[in-house]
Amino acid sequence: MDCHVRYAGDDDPDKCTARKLARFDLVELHRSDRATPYGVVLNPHAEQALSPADAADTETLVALDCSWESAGEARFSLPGNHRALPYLVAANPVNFGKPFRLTTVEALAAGLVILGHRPHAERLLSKFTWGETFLDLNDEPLRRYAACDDSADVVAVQGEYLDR
Ligand SMILES: C[S@@+](CC[C@H](N)C(=O)[O-])C[C@H]1O[C@@H](n2cnc3c(N)ncnc32)[C@H](O)[C@@H]1O
Repeated sequence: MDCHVRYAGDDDPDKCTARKLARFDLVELHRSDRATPYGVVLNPHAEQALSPADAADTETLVALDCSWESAGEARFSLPGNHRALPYLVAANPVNFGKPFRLTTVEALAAGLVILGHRPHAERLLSKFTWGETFLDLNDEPLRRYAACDDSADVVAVQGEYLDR
């Protein structure tokens, strides 16, 4: 699966996980919506949850790297199939333990696992000291989401974690 990032460039460049991935040729950065390939766009505001069914439609996974302060709904103007990630918790030092607030690398890795590409997710996360922790913290939900048929199934599984 190809991983792409629409790079807004408004976040601290030293902490930016997308820039680090790009340095290792693990993602391609794009500086405009037009230049960003069409695919599944990871968007926390999307109505539909990502599920394994999305793997049938695309080989392209896209994240938007911008600061959380500017990550409002209007910012996600990229063309593509927009999907929200289900309940998962962050392992990055800035938002450790917070649900849904994932860095770009965590979001791409979660997307890859759900779409059936776990080894690819592990390659991305291996560049971060806390990368393995992300998979450990979310081991059970990630395995359950990856075994779902469709978005409705994913939402049902997510409900069990939200109710806890
Ligand atoms: C807001 S940026 C923050 C990036 C941060 N500056 C970094 O260095 O990684 C994180 C991006 O990851 C994706 N993302 C994060 N959490 C998500 C979620 N719960 N659902 C869908 N996508 C998510 C989105 O593309 C989002 O724009």
